[in-house]
Amino acid sequence: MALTRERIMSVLAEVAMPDKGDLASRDVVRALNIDGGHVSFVIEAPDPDIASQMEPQRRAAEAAVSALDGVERVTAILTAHGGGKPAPKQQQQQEAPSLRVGGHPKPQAGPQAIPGVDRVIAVASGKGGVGKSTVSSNLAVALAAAGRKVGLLDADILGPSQAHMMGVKDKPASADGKTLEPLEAHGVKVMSVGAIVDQDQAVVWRGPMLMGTVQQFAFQVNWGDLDVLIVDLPPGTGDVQLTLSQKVEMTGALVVSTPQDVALLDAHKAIDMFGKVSVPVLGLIENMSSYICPNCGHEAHLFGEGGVAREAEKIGAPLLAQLPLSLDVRMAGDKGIPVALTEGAVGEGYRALAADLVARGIG
Ligand SMILES: Nc1ncnc2c1ncn2[C@@H]1O[C@H](COP(=O)(O)OP(=O)(O)OP(=O)(O)O)[C@@H](O)[C@H]1O
Repeated sequence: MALTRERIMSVLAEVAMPDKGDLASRDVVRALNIDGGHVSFVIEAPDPDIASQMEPQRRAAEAAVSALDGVERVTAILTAHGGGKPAPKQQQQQEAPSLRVGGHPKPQAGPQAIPGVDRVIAVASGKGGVGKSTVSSNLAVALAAAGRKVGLLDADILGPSQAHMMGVKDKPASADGKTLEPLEAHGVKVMSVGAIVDQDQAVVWRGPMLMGTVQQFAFQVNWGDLDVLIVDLPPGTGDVQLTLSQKVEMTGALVVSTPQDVALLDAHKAIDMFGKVSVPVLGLIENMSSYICPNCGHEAHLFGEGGVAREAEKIGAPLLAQLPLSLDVRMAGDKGIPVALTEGAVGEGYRALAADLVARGIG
């Protein structure tokens, strides 16, 4: 019999909660993932007090699911919802985050500053795959290497890549049951759904859950004192972009585009959207500008030439960088060590971009 969510929930219905009901009927099972024979899920206790009594239930849940045909490994993590006393230490030394990641957004008046954070810079693109996440991670590490206090918020909830690109392996913890501690990599504080949900699992959430998560990542993460928080936006002009601009006081946006016409058309839409929500576009970044042959040194403009500069001129914003297409960029990203941390001309491009932003007072 195939291993399905229904079969797993049916055995979890046999595990009683300490107060009343069972794990299924009380709707406390979250983020249930089936990855071949590996099953993982989160048990979210209604409050830290109940969570402190639920280690036997967590173990019983693991045992019950392990007994199902086809299951090789089970990971059940206990978390608590709401305030009160802190929950007990989890397995892997992890405190229970009470955040219901993927929850509904809290009502909030207008855009608010994130306490302790001087500047919030969104990195956007109209089209997917143009290198917005690559630029975000490299810019973040280059700014940190230049001595700035930097955070990186991965607002690409459905396609999170920052945990991977920054080489973050741990899961975020919560010391007080109310706020999440950001993870730290290469001197940058990082928060990404990719660090919470298994990286090979699709996040299938509706709009309100995405917006709730973005708000939580902005206001319920202990960012501490930061000079700059870089926000890696999803591509396009959707709900997340709108929510962020309505809820978070943003310093401005950097728009990434390749020189290709279609990417530029989409970049134009992103620029237009920022105009409508009154977020200044601080500059454009051309990625995959040209390819320099590592053997003969010939420079080829694979995706066209000059388009991003023309767009920048049209909107009266600076063209901040022209970053080359380079195998090193992709390989460094895949290793979790952004290329900006390495010697050489490609890394230097990102370091120069960071220095320029600092000089302009936006980095
Ligand atoms: N300058 C570059 N040279 C070579 N490869 C690059 C460059 N920039 C990005 N890439 C690679 O292109 C792929 C897409 O990049 P990235 O994820 O940064 O794009 P994105 O715009 O954030 O995409 P998405 O919209 O899917 O979030 C990645 O594999 C990345 O390593």
